[in-house]
Amino acid sequence: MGMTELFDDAAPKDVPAVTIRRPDDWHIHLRDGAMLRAVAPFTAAQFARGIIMPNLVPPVTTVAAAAAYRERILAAMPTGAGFTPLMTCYLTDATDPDEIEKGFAEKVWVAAKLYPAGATTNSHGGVRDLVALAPVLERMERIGMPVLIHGESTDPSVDIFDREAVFMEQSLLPLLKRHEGLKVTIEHVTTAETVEIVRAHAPRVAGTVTPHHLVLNRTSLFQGGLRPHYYCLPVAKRERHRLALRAAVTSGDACFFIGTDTAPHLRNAKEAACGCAGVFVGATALQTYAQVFDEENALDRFEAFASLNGAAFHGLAPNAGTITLVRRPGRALAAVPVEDDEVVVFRGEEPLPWSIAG
Ligand SMILES: NC(=O)N[C@@H](CC(=O)O)C(=O)O
Ligand SMILES: [Zn+2]
Ligand SMILES: [Zn+2]
Repeated sequence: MGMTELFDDAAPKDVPAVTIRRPDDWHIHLRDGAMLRAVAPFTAAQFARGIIMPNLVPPVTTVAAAAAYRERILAAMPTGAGFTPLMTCYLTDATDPDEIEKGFAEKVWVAAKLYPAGATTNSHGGVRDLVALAPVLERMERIGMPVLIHGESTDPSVDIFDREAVFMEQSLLPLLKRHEGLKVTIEHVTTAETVEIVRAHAPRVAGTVTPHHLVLNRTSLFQGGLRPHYYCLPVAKRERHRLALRAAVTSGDACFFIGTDTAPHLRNAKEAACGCAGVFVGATALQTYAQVFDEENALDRFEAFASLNGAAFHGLAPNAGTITLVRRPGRALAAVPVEDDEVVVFRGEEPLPWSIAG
């Protein structure tokens, strides 16, 4: 896999290791252009398939745009990467149900992404009126196409740490009631209450959990000073929520699976007076997840979360081939150069207890 430098190649043979089917990442931002070319190899080194987010500028709203973006992604992958990008459509107030169905039937996209307008990075073109989206969601329900939701309230008067909870109560639960057969992924779950909502509506509802939300809480954002590289949306919550997320992913429950939300931004845009939201976890995701499962004594459940549950939810077979992670200290890299700037790697400066073997 080559992306992690091992400190000690002569580690004893009995070093703890876990071998799993090649995993999938159900939530990836690969961006475009120079950024795409810079970050794509990291995702391909960790994952066999992945759902590609459509929040480009302009967003991916048509079958033609998604097909063209898929080609640019494949062209940016290293030779022999064997990575399959699974595309998505960005929903807006103007989305045509026929276009949705066409892209799904032609196997250009596998799901649609619902950003409440203004909730996060490049979401201003998203959906303003969830009730008015009914014809689109009804069509998706009929054809078995999942909707992937960034679940945060966009009401500026709602406290930022409550935006997920408010969205779930005011928007998500009524939506689930209006569309009783619709498949829904609640992406980047950050609260204990959302974990329970996912469970209560499984198996047609699933939840993804990022590596960073398993190791950071809201205090981490201010540890010794302001940490712009830990800032993402939804923002990390209190410690009790982090512990609930760790319990959820290691429970073995089929409704939870990987969605790293790897979201690269240039250092200049992160370390700014108004720094943008998103953490680049593409190079250290599996190492971080493996560490969490090890710390929770749940390595036997790692494969379900990483490689089986998401595929089953999306009606796909698990990948062929395996990947092995070892409890051997390693280090990723501090940053990835992109033109005259760089992207800071999550945990890139730290020694990581787990490494990808290879
Ligand atoms: N997670 C983030 O903080 N940012 C993501 C968008 C998103 O997934 O909300 C991005 O595109 O940068
Ligand atoms: Zn999001
Ligand atoms: Zn995202």
